Amino acid sequence: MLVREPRAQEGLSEKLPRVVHRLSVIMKPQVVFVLGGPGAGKGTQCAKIVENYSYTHLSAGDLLREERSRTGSEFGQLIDTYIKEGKIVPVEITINLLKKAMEETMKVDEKKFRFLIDGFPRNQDNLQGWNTVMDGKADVKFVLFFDCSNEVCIDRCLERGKSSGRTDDNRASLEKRIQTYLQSTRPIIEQYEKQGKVHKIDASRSVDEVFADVKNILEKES
Ligand SMILES: Nc1ncnc2c1ncn2[C@@H]1O[C@H](COP(=O)(O)OP(=O)(O)OP(=O)(O)O)[C@@H](O)[C@H]1O
Ligand SMILES: O=c1ccn([C@@H]2O[C@H](COP(=O)(O)O)[C@@H](O)[C@H]2O)c(=O)[nH]1
Repeated sequence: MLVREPRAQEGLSEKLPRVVHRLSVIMKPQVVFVLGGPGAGKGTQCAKIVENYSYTHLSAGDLLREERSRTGSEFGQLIDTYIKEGKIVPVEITINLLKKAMEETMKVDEKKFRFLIDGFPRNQDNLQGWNTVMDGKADVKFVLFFDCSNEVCIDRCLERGKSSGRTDDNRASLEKRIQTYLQSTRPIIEQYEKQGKVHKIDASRSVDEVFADVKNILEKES
């Protein structure tokens, strides 16, 4: 038989701090960063994760594209230029969009505290911005790294470019995006690797084969 006598006699003032503490632990955003080259399949795999697990997908690129087309945005022109040039937008802009999206998600449903943050952090500036703004406010659990060759990345984006309408799915932008990825994003992945936080997945295979690995990782991590 369970004996819970001391707690049964507790008043609200004794219970409350424990309840508040539990809630704040439960509700602290749990983050998985999703990284890899352009066209590696990050968005595709995130969509499949959302179908099967309780995660909210936030693509930093999608948030920037939305901000670019928002009427009255003071950053529209800047974002447009950076995206076409395959350059990384200053973190002050991106982190505010991410933070707002996370807060809004949790405001609508407090149980939605697991996030896949796709395509971020992409460079040292991004990482520093995240650490400054989100330190203590969110836990980065691990990184899903979708690894595939530059050629596969470029071919997939060019194919996607036939219908995506994206201004950066063309060969000129892609050459720059790949350079940015190799020079700025790979070092970030390496930093997380040193912390033992990276799950590297061979993303050159079929969507289902890649997802089978993703599922194994998520089952082990949960
Ligand atoms: N495993 C795969 N095999 C073949 N094609 C794939 C695979 N995964 C994704 N694709 C296709 O490749 C293109 C790029 O995929 P996706 O948009 O998921 O990549 P991404 O990593 O999110 O790209 P970006 O960083 O440029 O936004 C899409 O047209 C998608 O349908
Ligand atoms: O954190 C980020 C994410 C994206 N960008 C810019 O957007 C494009 C497209 O990003 P995708 O993830 O491929 O959708 C990227 O090349 C950058 O120019 C960014 O600056 N910061």
